[in-house]
Amino acid sequence: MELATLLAALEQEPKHIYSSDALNMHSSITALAYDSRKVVEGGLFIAVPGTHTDGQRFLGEAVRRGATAALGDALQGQSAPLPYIEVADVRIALANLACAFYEYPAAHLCTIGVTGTDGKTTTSNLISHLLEATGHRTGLMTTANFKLGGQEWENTTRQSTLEALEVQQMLRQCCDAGVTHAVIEATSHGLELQRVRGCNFDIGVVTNITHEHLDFHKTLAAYRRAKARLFEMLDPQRDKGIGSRPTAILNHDDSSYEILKPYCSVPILDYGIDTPASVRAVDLQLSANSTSFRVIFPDAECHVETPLVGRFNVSNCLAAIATAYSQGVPPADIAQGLATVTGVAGRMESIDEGQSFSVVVDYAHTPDSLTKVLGTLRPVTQGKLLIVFGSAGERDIQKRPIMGRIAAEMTDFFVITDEDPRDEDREQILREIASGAEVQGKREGKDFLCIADRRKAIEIALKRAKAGDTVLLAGKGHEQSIIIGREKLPWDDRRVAREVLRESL
Ligand SMILES: CC(=O)N[C@H]1[C@@H](OP(=O)(O)OP(=O)(O)OC[C@H]2O[C@@H](n3ccc(=O)[nH]c3=O)[C@H](O)[C@@H]2O)O[C@H](CO)[C@@H](O)[C@@H]1O[C@H](C)C(=O)N[C@@H](C)C(=O)N[C@H](CCC(=O)O)C(=O)O
Ligand SMILES: Nc1ncnc2c1ncn2[C@@H]1O[C@H](COP(=O)(O)OP(=O)(O)OP(=O)(O)O)[C@@H](O)[C@H]1O
Repeated sequence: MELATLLAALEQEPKHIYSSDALNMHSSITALAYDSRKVVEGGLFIAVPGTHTDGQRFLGEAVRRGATAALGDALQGQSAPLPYIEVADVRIALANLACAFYEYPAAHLCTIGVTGTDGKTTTSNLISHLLEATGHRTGLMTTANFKLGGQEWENTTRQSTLEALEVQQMLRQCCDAGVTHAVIEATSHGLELQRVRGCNFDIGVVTNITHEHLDFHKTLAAYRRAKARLFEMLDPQRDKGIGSRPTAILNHDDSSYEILKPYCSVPILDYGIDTPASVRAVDLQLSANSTSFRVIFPDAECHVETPLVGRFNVSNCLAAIATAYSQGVPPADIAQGLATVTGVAGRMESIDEGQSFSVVVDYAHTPDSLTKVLGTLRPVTQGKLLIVFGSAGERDIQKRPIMGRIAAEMTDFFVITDEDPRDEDREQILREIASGAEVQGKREGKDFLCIADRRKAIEIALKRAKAGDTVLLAGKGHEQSIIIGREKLPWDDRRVAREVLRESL
């Protein structure tokens, strides 16, 4: 694509162009890259500041790899070794360039953004499944997986909402594959850092807003504000000519309802279990292996049976049901679709090697999700409830003692362990979690253990379990790696649990 065409899409006048004499506006840009290691001959390098370093430090590498030009914020006291386009906001620029480079794919798709503290991945998968089951072709981008026209693969990036470049590239692939609906997990980071700019969302969905990522957003108000961006992006006048109906799907049971309502200028379709809502679940039957409930719509009813377990999954189902209903999918088809749903990898996943107790791997890593998962497991556990968990390094430190308190209040025994300590002191993280348990009167050595090595922690918990007990391995879910220092080591809670069970049986 011609450089001049790309720059016209910036929506901001370049503040300055260094070495402009060497820049040919008619040159054809072969690719965009925000990582110098991925620059190709004839490409445009977008230098983004990060938490560990700044893309501007890699202008030299961009030159060596044959970049035509670079673009970024004001240069930090260095000269530009290649033509450099200075802009006021590099993240907006990255998103706008990506939209233009991939020829505005969101204009041709019904785009659905899913946000919330917990349940985004599950709900996104449920929406995709429901739409597929009712004859639509979907694309999907979540923390756990990607889907494109019937093909599915794992998300191994350890990032939930990818950068705008990958998001727009995937949307282009969706268009080319004949996809009609694209479901995008939109995290608060993703919304704040412009990763989903240009997605032209038709539908915004929220699961809930509780306590998470205060490291990044600093206050709960700022975190909520970031989530609200998704709903501000919905436009009642948006008509892509594909029959999509702009709608905000809000959770009437959650405090986010009142927070987000003022930001919605499109029709709201709310869902709920505890409170009167347009799409409401009643007569819940929760068991250890399945869930059934009745859904009351404004003009119909249907009965739902699903293999998903836990009350929180009824809420996730309702978000997906309301989304499908808002786009005209009949309730009877919705009920049929949910009957065939399979759970998301690493969410309430049972590990069965023939042992006499239950082992469940789950991705709960926030206070709210931990509370809900333990609340789901307690009534189906005859014996003791044990948990192995931690809290990630370089992420929301305030939640650590809260997680410790929840384990103290809701389990019979727990082992605090590593969950991606990153560059932090791993023992210090464990101590911060433990402090919340100690306030509840729990004592290390008697009521709980602190064992940084996650494999050892799992071994100890599984060896301690007796018939009828449940051991929850929380926080890593589907993840295939554990980050210690700057190193990403291979890891899988499910594999480790199976290995330990096989060794000890
Ligand atoms: C904390 C954070 O937001 N990190 C993001 C950030 O990484 P970083 O700050 O470490 O980047 P950096 O290493 O300082 O590098 C800065 C820039 O220089 C570039 N670089 C770096 C090295 C090099 O040799 N050449 C080069 O060009 C990098 O590509 C980057 O663009 O910039 C990277 C590239 O844009 C992102 O991939 C990365 O997301 C990481 C993977 C991440 O974990 N982010 C988390 C916090 C996140 O976004 N989480 C949300 C929420 C999840 C949830 O709700 O649970 C998510 O959507 O995933
Ligand atoms: N609606 C919900 N409310 C509270 N907890 C939930 C809900 N749905 C799922 N959970 C719990 O949260 C964990 C993560 O679920 P899921 O991956 O769907 O959420 P997520 O919002 O995508 O998480 P992340 O932001 O880390 O990607 C699950 O393993 C489960 O323990």
